[in-house]
Amino acid sequence: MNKISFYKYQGTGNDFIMIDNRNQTFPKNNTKLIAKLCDRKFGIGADGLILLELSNLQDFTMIYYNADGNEGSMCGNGGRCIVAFAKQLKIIDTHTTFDAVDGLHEAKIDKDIVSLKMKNVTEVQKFNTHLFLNTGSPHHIAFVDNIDSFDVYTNGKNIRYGSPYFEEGTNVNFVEQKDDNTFKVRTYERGVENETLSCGTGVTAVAIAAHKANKTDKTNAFLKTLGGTLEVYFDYDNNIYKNVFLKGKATKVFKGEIQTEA
Ligand SMILES: N[C@@H](CCC[C@H](N)C(=O)O)C(=O)O
Repeated sequence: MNKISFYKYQGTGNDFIMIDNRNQTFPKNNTKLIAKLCDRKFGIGADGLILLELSNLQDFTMIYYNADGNEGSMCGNGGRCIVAFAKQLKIIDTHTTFDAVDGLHEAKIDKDIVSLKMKNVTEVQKFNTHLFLNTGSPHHIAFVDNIDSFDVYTNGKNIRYGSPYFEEGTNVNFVEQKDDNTFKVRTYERGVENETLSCGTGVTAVAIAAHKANKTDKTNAFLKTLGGTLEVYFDYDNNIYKNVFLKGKATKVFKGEIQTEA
């Protein structure tokens, strides 16, 4: 039996198993094990699993797996949680730079509030029914009425697997504007294959899409998810969204030990 220590973190209800893998002992290619650990009935239960590893040039490297056990694209809430985890491990103090699948990220942490710099967005595609952009992960965004009663699972799943995304898929966000720069957001997440309580790259995409679609001319927005409120702010310069920050709470939930049969 092998024992692996883990921590559980959550950011606005998007929850993650967090493992310090600086010694490279975690079986990273064991997709079935990762999916089982994330399973809410047979495992610990989480929307994803995150490894903190060493980096040559930065404070650490973030490796993110979706709940289905496959390595995912960037996770904004997971990025905020790993900053809180790195602080808990005393790898960082109040500021950090780290590597992730979509490149270098900067972040600052003040108590349990983490502000995470996201990648620049140079392209936002506008269609009649929706917008599409990549904030480290791909996001389809549709503005809807009556979001509280909207069937996110069925509609999200159809869009995620439908044209033009098919197997590669996309995350799907449904949005209702509440006031000038406040939006209620519900997200169907690729790799979890269900609605989650919050998606960090998703709300980042919503804030940018709302600006691009002229729903607001503010360069900050408050995004109300089922798990709490996040803020996104950015600079808009020459059609480029830069200095994009995702800000909100990241919280440790508990510590535990996994026993594997390897
Ligand atoms: N929950 C995440 C999004 C994670 C990425 C995604 N599920 C994918 O691989 O497409 C977030 O907070 O950004």
